Amino acid sequence: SPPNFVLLFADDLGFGDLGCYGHPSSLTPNLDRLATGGLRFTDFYCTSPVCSPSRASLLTGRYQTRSGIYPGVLYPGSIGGLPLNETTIAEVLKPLGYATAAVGKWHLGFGAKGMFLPTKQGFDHYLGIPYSHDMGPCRNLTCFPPDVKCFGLCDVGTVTVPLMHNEVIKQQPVNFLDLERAYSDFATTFITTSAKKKQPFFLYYPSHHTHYPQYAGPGAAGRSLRGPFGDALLEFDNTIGNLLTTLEKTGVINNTLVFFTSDNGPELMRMSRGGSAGPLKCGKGTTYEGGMREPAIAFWPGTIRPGVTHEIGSILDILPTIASLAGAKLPQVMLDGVDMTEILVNQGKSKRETMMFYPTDPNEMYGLFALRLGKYKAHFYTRGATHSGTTPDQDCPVFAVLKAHNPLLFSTWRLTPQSTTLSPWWEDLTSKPCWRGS
Ligand SMILES: O=[N+]([O-])c1ccc(O)c(OS(=O)(=O)O)c1
Ligand SMILES: [Mg+2]
Repeated sequence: SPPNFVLLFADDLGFGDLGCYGHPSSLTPNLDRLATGGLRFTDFYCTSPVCSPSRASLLTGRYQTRSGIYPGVLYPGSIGGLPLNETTIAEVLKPLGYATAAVGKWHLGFGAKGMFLPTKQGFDHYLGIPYSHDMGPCRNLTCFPPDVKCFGLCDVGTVTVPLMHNEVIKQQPVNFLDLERAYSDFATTFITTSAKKKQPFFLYYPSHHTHYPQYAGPGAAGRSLRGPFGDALLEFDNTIGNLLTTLEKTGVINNTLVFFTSDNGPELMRMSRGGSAGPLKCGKGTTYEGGMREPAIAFWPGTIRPGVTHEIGSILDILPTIASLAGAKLPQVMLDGVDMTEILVNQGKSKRETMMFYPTDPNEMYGLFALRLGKYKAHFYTRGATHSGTTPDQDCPVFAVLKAHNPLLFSTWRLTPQSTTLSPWWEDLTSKPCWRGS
Protein backbone atom coordinates (compact mmCIF):
# COMPACT_ATOMS: atom_id res chain seq x y z
CA SER A 1 0.00 0.00 0.00
CA PRO A 2 1.23 3.51 -0.76
CA PRO A 3 3.48 4.89 1.99
CA ASN A 4 2.48 7.68 4.35
CA PHE A 5 4.63 10.80 4.78
CA VAL A 6 5.29 12.87 7.90
CA LEU A 7 7.36 15.97 7.11
CA LEU A 8 8.70 17.66 10.26
CA PHE A 9 10.04 21.15 9.62
CA ALA A 10 11.79 23.16 12.34
CA ASP A 11 12.14 26.95 12.32
CA ASP A 12 15.57 28.63 12.65
CA LEU A 13 17.10 25.44 14.08
CA GLY A 14 20.84 25.15 13.52
CA PHE A 15 23.14 22.37 12.38
CA GLY A 16 24.52 22.09 15.90
CA ASP A 17 21.32 22.24 17.95
CA LEU A 18 20.31 18.59 18.26
CA GLY A 19 21.76 16.04 20.64
CA CYS A 20 22.43 13.71 17.70
CA TYR A 21 24.41 16.50 16.00
CA GLY A 22 26.52 16.95 19.08
CA HIS A 23 24.87 19.69 21.13
CA PRO A 24 26.04 19.22 24.73
CA SER A 25 22.86 20.26 26.57
CA SER A 26 19.86 19.94 24.20
CA LEU A 27 17.34 17.28 25.26
CA THR A 28 15.96 15.73 22.05
CA PRO A 29 15.41 12.03 22.79
CA ASN A 30 12.81 11.49 20.06
CA LEU A 31 14.85 13.20 17.37
CA ASP A 32 17.86 11.23 18.57
CA ARG A 33 15.73 8.09 18.22
CA LEU A 34 14.90 9.06 14.64
CA ALA A 35 18.60 9.58 13.99
CA THR A 36 19.76 6.28 15.50
CA GLY A 37 16.94 4.37 13.82
CA GLY A 38 17.16 6.27 10.53
CA LEU A 39 19.51 7.99 8.11
CA ARG A 40 21.19 11.18 9.33
CA PHE A 41 22.44 13.66 6.70
CA THR A 42 25.59 15.68 7.28
CA ASP A 43 25.33 17.69 4.04
CA PHE A 44 21.69 18.73 3.71
CA TYR A 45 20.77 22.22 2.51
CA CYS A 46 17.83 24.58 2.56
CA THR A 47 17.57 27.09 -0.31
CA SER A 48 17.50 30.41 1.53
CA PRO A 49 19.03 31.94 4.66
CA VAL A 50 15.49 32.92 5.75
CA CYS A 51 12.10 31.32 6.10
CA SER A 52 9.52 31.89 3.35
CA PRO A 53 11.78 31.19 0.33
CA SER A 54 12.95 27.91 1.87
CA ARG A 55 9.36 26.88 2.59
CA ALA A 56 8.40 27.60 -1.01
CA SER A 57 11.30 25.39 -2.18
CA LEU A 58 10.37 22.62 0.23
CA LEU A 59 6.77 22.41 -1.00
CA THR A 60 7.42 22.91 -4.74
CA GLY A 61 10.85 21.28 -5.36
CA ARG A 62 11.91 24.54 -7.07
CA TYR A 63 14.25 27.37 -6.13
CA GLN A 64 12.47 30.44 -4.79
CA THR A 65 13.72 32.37 -7.83
CA ARG A 66 11.23 30.39 -9.94
CA SER A 67 8.19 30.74 -7.65
CA GLY A 68 8.90 34.38 -6.80
CA ILE A 69 8.98 33.95 -3.02
CA TYR A 70 11.78 36.44 -2.42
CA PRO A 71 13.26 38.83 -1.33
CA GLY A 72 13.04 38.28 2.41
CA VAL A 73 9.95 36.86 4.05
CA LEU A 74 6.19 37.41 3.92
CA TYR A 75 4.56 39.58 6.57
CA PRO A 76 1.00 39.85 7.91
CA GLY A 77 0.41 42.77 5.56
CA SER A 78 1.91 41.07 2.49
CA ILE A 79 -0.62 40.82 -0.32
CA GLY A 80 1.22 38.00 -2.15
CA GLY A 81 1.94 34.38 -1.46
CA LEU A 82 2.96 31.11 -3.08
CA PRO A 83 1.39 31.35 -6.57
CA LEU A 84 -1.64 29.03 -6.78
CA ASN A 85 -0.32 27.66 -10.07
CA GLU A 86 2.71 26.23 -8.21
CA THR A 87 2.22 22.53 -7.45
CA THR A 88 2.87 21.58 -3.84
CA ILE A 89 3.66 18.14 -2.42
CA ALA A 90 0.06 17.99 -1.19
CA GLU A 91 -1.24 18.65 -4.72
CA VAL A 92 1.09 15.96 -6.11
CA LEU A 93 -0.40 13.41 -3.71
CA LYS A 94 -4.09 14.37 -3.74
CA PRO A 95 -4.84 12.62 -7.08
CA LEU A 96 -3.64 9.35 -5.49
CA GLY A 97 -6.27 9.63 -2.77
CA TYR A 98 -4.00 10.93 0.00
CA ALA A 99 -5.39 12.78 3.00
CA THR A 100 -3.30 15.91 3.56
CA ALA A 101 -2.86 18.22 6.57
CA ALA A 102 -0.59 21.10 7.55
CA VAL A 103 -0.04 21.98 11.23
CA GLY A 104 1.96 25.02 12.34
CA LYS A 105 3.78 27.90 10.64
CA TRP A 106 2.64 28.51 7.06
CA HIS A 107 4.51 31.65 5.99
CA LEU A 108 3.67 31.26 2.31
CA GLY A 109 1.05 33.98 2.19
CA PHE A 110 -2.41 34.78 3.51
CA GLY A 111 -3.90 36.90 0.74
CA ALA A 112 -7.32 38.44 0.39
CA LYS A 113 -9.90 36.14 2.03
CA GLY A 114 -7.09 33.67 2.78
CA MET A 115 -6.53 32.84 -0.88
CA PHE A 116 -2.94 31.61 -0.29
CA LEU A 117 -3.60 29.56 2.86
CA PRO A 118 -2.78 25.81 2.98
CA THR A 119 -6.39 24.75 2.24
CA LYS A 120 -5.93 26.47 -1.15
CA GLN A 121 -2.60 24.70 -1.75
CA GLY A 122 -3.66 21.07 -1.59
CA PHE A 123 -4.10 20.61 2.15
CA ASP A 124 -7.44 19.22 3.32
CA HIS A 125 -6.89 20.56 6.84
CA TYR A 126 -4.86 23.35 8.43
CA LEU A 127 -4.31 24.43 12.02
CA GLY A 128 -1.62 27.05 12.56
CA ILE A 129 -0.25 30.56 12.52
CA PRO A 130 0.04 31.89 8.95
CA TYR A 131 3.49 33.50 9.48
CA SER A 132 6.26 33.85 12.12
CA HIS A 133 4.86 34.03 15.63
CA ASP A 134 6.94 37.14 16.33
CA MET A 135 5.05 39.07 13.64
CA GLY A 136 2.78 40.79 16.11
CA PRO A 137 3.26 42.47 19.49
CA CYS A 138 4.15 39.86 22.09
CA ARG A 139 5.34 41.90 25.09
CA ASN A 140 2.07 41.24 26.94
CA LEU A 141 1.74 37.62 25.83
CA THR A 142 2.73 34.71 28.05
CA CYS A 143 5.44 32.48 26.63
CA PHE A 144 6.14 30.25 29.65
CA PRO A 145 3.96 29.18 32.57
CA PRO A 146 2.62 30.40 34.81
CA ASP A 147 2.80 33.91 33.37
CA VAL A 148 6.32 34.58 32.10
CA LYS A 149 5.93 37.20 29.39
CA CYS A 150 7.52 36.69 25.98
CA PHE A 151 11.06 38.04 25.74
CA GLY A 152 11.38 41.21 23.69
CA LEU A 153 8.84 43.22 21.74
CA CYS A 154 8.64 40.92 18.72
CA ASP A 155 8.73 41.96 15.08
CA VAL A 156 6.98 45.01 13.64
CA GLY A 157 3.27 44.60 13.50
CA THR A 158 0.25 45.94 15.34
CA VAL A 159 -2.14 43.00 14.90
CA THR A 160 -1.68 40.23 17.43
CA VAL A 161 -0.89 36.79 16.06
CA PRO A 162 -3.91 34.65 15.04
CA LEU A 163 -4.36 30.90 15.17
CA MET A 164 -6.16 29.74 12.03
CA HIS A 165 -8.30 26.65 11.59
CA ASN A 166 -8.50 26.31 7.82
CA GLU A 167 -9.52 29.84 6.79
CA VAL A 168 -11.15 30.86 10.05
CA ILE A 169 -9.43 32.67 12.95
CA LYS A 170 -9.84 30.26 15.86
CA GLN A 171 -7.99 32.31 18.49
CA GLN A 172 -6.38 35.78 18.58
CA PRO A 173 -3.96 36.47 20.16
CA VAL A 174 -2.80 32.88 20.14
CA ASN A 175 -2.28 31.27 23.53
CA PHE A 176 1.29 29.95 23.40
CA LEU A 177 0.92 27.81 26.52
CA ASP A 178 -1.54 25.38 24.96
CA LEU A 179 -0.59 25.80 21.31
CA GLU A 180 1.64 22.73 21.03
CA ARG A 181 -0.98 20.55 22.75
CA ALA A 182 -3.54 21.74 20.21
CA TYR A 183 -1.13 21.04 17.33
CA SER A 184 -0.17 17.62 18.65
CA ASP A 185 -3.82 16.59 19.17
CA PHE A 186 -4.80 17.86 15.70
CA ALA A 187 -1.90 15.97 14.09
CA THR A 188 -2.40 12.69 15.99
CA THR A 189 -6.15 12.78 15.28
CA PHE A 190 -5.38 13.26 11.58
CA ILE A 191 -3.05 10.22 11.60
CA THR A 192 -5.51 8.05 13.56
CA THR A 193 -8.46 9.00 11.36
CA SER A 194 -6.52 8.33 8.15
CA ALA A 195 -5.12 5.03 9.43
CA LYS A 196 -8.60 3.86 10.51
CA LYS A 197 -9.93 4.64 7.01
CA LYS A 198 -6.86 2.89 5.53
CA GLN A 199 -6.26 6.12 3.63
CA PRO A 200 -2.65 7.10 2.84
CA PHE A 201 -1.78 10.45 4.40
CA PHE A 202 0.69 13.33 4.17
CA LEU A 203 1.24 15.30 7.38
CA TYR A 204 3.27 18.52 7.01
CA TYR A 205 4.27 19.71 10.50
CA PRO A 206 6.13 23.06 10.27
CA SER A 207 6.74 23.80 13.94
CA HIS A 208 7.34 27.33 15.22
CA HIS A 209 10.10 25.92 17.38
CA THR A 210 12.78 27.12 17.86
CA HIS A 211 12.00 30.53 16.34
CA TYR A 212 12.18 33.63 18.57
CA PRO A 213 10.50 34.35 20.97
CA GLN A 214 10.73 30.89 22.41
CA TYR A 215 7.70 29.54 24.26
CA ALA A 216 6.72 26.22 25.85
CA GLY A 217 3.73 24.78 27.68
CA PRO A 218 3.73 22.97 31.03
CA GLY A 219 4.94 19.70 29.49
CA ALA A 220 8.29 21.18 28.53
CA ALA A 221 8.78 24.52 30.34
CA GLY A 222 11.67 24.31 32.77
CA ARG A 223 12.34 20.68 31.88
CA SER A 224 15.33 21.11 29.60
CA LEU A 225 18.95 21.83 30.50
CA ARG A 226 19.22 24.66 28.01
CA GLY A 227 16.93 27.42 29.24
CA PRO A 228 14.06 28.85 27.18
CA PHE A 229 15.56 27.70 23.87
CA GLY A 230 16.03 24.18 25.19
CA ASP A 231 12.47 24.11 26.58
CA ALA A 232 11.04 25.10 23.18
CA LEU A 233 13.14 22.45 21.44
CA LEU A 234 12.07 19.86 24.02
CA GLU A 235 8.40 20.73 23.43
CA PHE A 236 8.85 20.05 19.71
CA ASP A 237 10.66 16.81 20.53
CA ASN A 238 7.80 15.75 22.85
CA THR A 239 5.33 16.23 19.99
CA ILE A 240 7.52 14.14 17.70
CA GLY A 241 7.31 11.44 20.37
CA ASN A 242 3.51 11.70 20.32
CA LEU A 243 3.47 11.38 16.52
CA LEU A 244 5.75 8.31 16.60
CA THR A 245 3.61 6.68 19.31
CA THR A 246 0.49 7.30 17.21
CA LEU A 247 2.13 5.85 14.09
CA GLU A 248 3.02 2.76 16.13
CA LYS A 249 -0.40 2.41 17.82
CA THR A 250 -2.22 2.67 14.50
CA GLY A 251 0.12 0.08 13.01
CA VAL A 252 1.39 2.25 10.14
CA ILE A 253 4.90 3.11 11.33
CA ASN A 254 6.55 0.58 9.01
CA ASN A 255 4.72 2.11 6.07
CA THR A 256 5.55 5.75 6.83
CA LEU A 257 8.51 7.92 5.86
CA VAL A 258 9.25 10.47 8.59
CA PHE A 259 11.58 13.26 7.41
CA PHE A 260 12.92 15.99 9.70
CA THR A 261 14.81 19.15 8.74
CA SER A 262 14.86 22.95 9.28
CA ASP A 263 14.14 26.03 7.14
CA ASN A 264 17.30 28.08 7.69
CA GLY A 265 20.23 28.55 10.02
CA PRO A 266 20.17 29.69 13.63
CA GLU A 267 19.51 33.29 14.64
CA LEU A 268 22.88 33.83 16.31
CA MET A 269 21.99 37.44 17.20
CA ARG A 270 19.66 36.06 19.88
CA MET A 271 22.64 34.48 21.64
CA SER A 272 21.33 32.05 24.30
CA ARG A 273 17.86 32.50 22.83
CA GLY A 274 19.14 31.63 19.39
CA GLY A 275 20.32 28.31 17.97
CA SER A 276 23.76 26.93 17.28
CA ALA A 277 25.39 26.28 13.91
CA GLY A 278 27.82 23.94 15.66
CA PRO A 279 31.18 24.06 13.90
CA LEU A 280 29.75 25.79 10.81
CA LYS A 281 30.39 29.40 9.91
CA CYS A 282 27.83 32.12 10.68
CA GLY A 283 24.08 31.52 10.68
CA LYS A 284 20.68 32.83 9.58
CA GLY A 285 20.69 35.49 6.90
CA THR A 286 24.05 34.42 5.42
CA THR A 287 25.05 32.01 2.63
CA TYR A 288 27.85 30.58 4.73
CA GLU A 289 27.31 26.97 5.78
CA GLY A 290 25.83 27.95 9.12
CA GLY A 291 23.03 29.77 7.35
CA MET A 292 21.93 27.01 4.98
CA ARG A 293 23.25 23.62 6.08
CA GLU A 294 20.65 21.97 8.23
CA PRO A 295 20.08 18.92 10.38
CA ALA A 296 18.14 16.30 8.38
CA ILE A 297 16.94 12.83 9.31
CA ALA A 298 15.01 10.24 7.27
CA PHE A 299 13.26 7.53 9.30
CA TRP A 300 11.35 4.53 7.88
CA PRO A 301 11.74 1.33 9.91
CA GLY A 302 12.29 -1.68 7.70
CA THR A 303 12.99 0.38 4.59
CA ILE A 304 15.72 2.84 5.55
CA ARG A 305 18.73 1.26 7.23
CA PRO A 306 20.15 3.26 10.16
CA GLY A 307 23.28 5.21 9.28
CA VAL A 308 24.85 8.50 8.30
CA THR A 309 25.21 9.83 4.78
CA HIS A 310 27.58 12.53 3.50
CA GLU A 311 25.74 12.71 0.17
CA ILE A 312 24.45 16.17 -0.70
CA GLY A 313 20.70 16.54 -0.17
CA SER A 314 18.31 19.48 -0.15
CA ILE A 315 14.76 20.47 0.76
CA LEU A 316 14.34 20.77 -3.04
CA ASP A 317 14.60 16.98 -3.20
CA ILE A 318 11.70 16.19 -0.85
CA LEU A 319 8.94 16.62 -3.48
CA PRO A 320 10.58 14.40 -6.15
CA THR A 321 11.44 11.80 -3.51
CA ILE A 322 7.89 11.66 -2.11
CA ALA A 323 6.46 11.53 -5.64
CA SER A 324 8.75 8.64 -6.54
CA LEU A 325 7.97 6.68 -3.34
CA ALA A 326 4.22 7.23 -3.77
CA GLY A 327 4.24 6.52 -7.52
CA ALA A 328 2.81 9.98 -8.17
CA LYS A 329 3.19 12.02 -11.36
CA LEU A 330 5.70 14.87 -11.17
CA PRO A 331 4.35 18.34 -11.98
CA GLN A 332 5.16 19.33 -15.58
CA VAL A 333 7.41 22.22 -14.58
CA MET A 334 11.15 22.84 -14.21
CA LEU A 335 12.04 21.02 -10.99
CA ASP A 336 15.34 21.71 -9.24
CA GLY A 337 14.91 18.79 -6.84
CA VAL A 338 16.09 15.24 -7.52
CA ASP A 339 14.83 11.89 -6.21
CA MET A 340 16.74 10.80 -3.06
CA THR A 341 15.30 7.26 -2.99
CA GLU A 342 18.72 5.80 -3.91
CA ILE A 343 20.28 7.49 -0.86
CA LEU A 344 17.44 6.58 1.48
CA VAL A 345 16.80 2.99 0.48
CA ASN A 346 20.23 1.83 -0.71
CA GLN A 347 22.49 4.37 1.04
CA GLY A 348 23.71 5.02 -2.49
CA LYS A 349 24.98 8.10 -4.28
CA SER A 350 23.06 11.34 -4.57
CA LYS A 351 21.91 12.53 -7.98
CA ARG A 352 22.62 16.04 -6.65
CA GLU A 353 26.00 17.26 -7.83
CA THR A 354 25.51 20.94 -7.06
CA MET A 355 23.77 23.18 -4.58
CA MET A 356 23.15 26.85 -5.35
CA PHE A 357 23.28 29.41 -2.54
CA TYR A 358 21.07 32.46 -3.10
CA PRO A 359 21.07 35.32 -0.57
CA THR A 360 17.89 36.47 1.17
CA ASP A 361 17.36 38.93 -1.68
CA PRO A 362 18.40 37.34 -5.02
CA ASN A 363 18.83 39.79 -7.91
CA GLU A 364 20.18 39.66 -11.45
CA MET A 365 23.15 41.87 -10.64
CA TYR A 366 24.77 39.35 -8.27
CA GLY A 367 22.86 36.14 -8.98
CA LEU A 368 24.34 33.27 -7.02
CA PHE A 369 26.35 34.07 -3.91
CA ALA A 370 27.91 30.61 -3.74
CA LEU A 371 27.91 27.18 -5.36
CA ARG A 372 28.73 23.79 -3.96
CA LEU A 373 30.10 21.27 -6.47
CA GLY A 374 31.00 17.86 -5.02
CA LYS A 375 33.23 18.47 -2.03
CA TYR A 376 34.08 22.04 -3.02
CA LYS A 377 32.21 25.26 -2.33
CA ALA A 378 32.98 28.50 -4.16
CA HIS A 379 31.85 31.84 -2.79
CA PHE A 380 31.33 34.50 -5.47
CA TYR A 381 29.99 36.98 -2.93
CA THR A 382 29.86 36.98 0.86
CA ARG A 383 27.94 39.25 3.23
CA GLY A 384 27.08 39.32 6.90
CA ALA A 385 23.53 39.61 8.31
CA THR A 386 21.72 41.13 11.27
CA HIS A 387 20.41 37.67 12.14
CA SER A 388 23.98 36.42 12.49
CA GLY A 389 25.21 39.24 14.69
CA THR A 390 27.02 39.05 18.06
CA THR A 391 29.37 36.31 16.92
CA PRO A 392 33.16 36.61 17.37
CA ASP A 393 33.53 35.84 13.65
CA GLN A 394 33.81 39.21 11.92
CA ASP A 395 32.38 37.82 8.66
CA CYS A 396 28.95 37.20 10.18
CA PRO A 397 27.45 40.47 11.57
CA VAL A 398 25.61 42.93 9.35
CA PHE A 399 28.58 45.29 9.18
CA ALA A 400 30.42 42.62 7.14
CA VAL A 401 29.40 44.32 3.92
CA LEU A 402 28.97 42.63 0.54
CA LYS A 403 32.27 41.41 -0.80
CA ALA A 404 32.96 40.10 -4.32
CA HIS A 405 35.61 37.38 -4.42
CA ASN A 406 37.99 37.30 -7.32
CA PRO A 407 39.65 34.86 -7.17
CA LEU A 408 36.78 32.91 -5.69
CA LEU A 409 36.82 32.01 -2.03
CA PHE A 410 36.98 28.21 -1.90
CA SER A 411 36.39 25.76 0.91
CA THR A 412 36.23 21.99 1.01
CA TRP A 413 34.72 19.39 3.21
CA ARG A 414 37.08 16.63 4.02
CA LEU A 415 40.68 16.58 5.13
CA THR A 416 41.84 15.87 1.61
CA PRO A 417 45.31 17.12 0.70
CA GLN A 418 44.78 20.75 -0.31
CA SER A 419 46.11 21.92 -3.65
CA THR A 420 47.85 25.24 -3.15
CA THR A 421 45.15 27.20 -5.00
CA LEU A 422 42.48 26.22 -2.50
CA SER A 423 42.07 28.11 0.75
CA PRO A 424 42.37 25.90 3.83
CA TRP A 425 39.33 23.64 4.30
CA TRP A 426 38.57 25.26 7.62
CA GLU A 427 37.76 28.53 5.79
CA ASP A 428 34.12 27.65 6.08
CA LEU A 429 34.27 26.55 9.70
CA THR A 430 34.55 28.94 12.60
CA SER A 431 37.87 28.85 14.40
CA LYS A 432 36.21 27.10 17.31
CA PRO A 433 32.78 25.58 17.77
CA CYS A 434 30.84 28.28 19.58
CA TRP A 435 27.97 26.54 21.27
CA ARG A 436 25.07 28.92 21.77
CA GLY A 437 23.01 28.46 24.85
CA SER A 438 23.93 27.27 28.35
O1 LIG B 1 14.11 38.00 7.28
N1 LIG B 1 13.44 38.78 8.04
O2 LIG B 1 13.47 40.02 7.92
C1 LIG B 1 12.65 38.20 9.08
C2 LIG B 1 11.76 38.98 9.80
C3 LIG B 1 10.98 38.40 10.79
C4 LIG B 1 11.08 37.03 11.06
O3 LIG B 1 10.34 36.41 11.99
C5 LIG B 1 12.01 36.28 10.33
O4 LIG B 1 12.12 34.99 10.66
S1 LIG B 1 11.80 33.87 9.62
O5 LIG B 1 10.45 34.17 9.19
O6 LIG B 1 11.93 32.63 10.37
O7 LIG B 1 12.79 33.98 8.54
C6 LIG B 1 12.78 36.84 9.34
MG1 LIG C 1 12.80 30.55 9.93
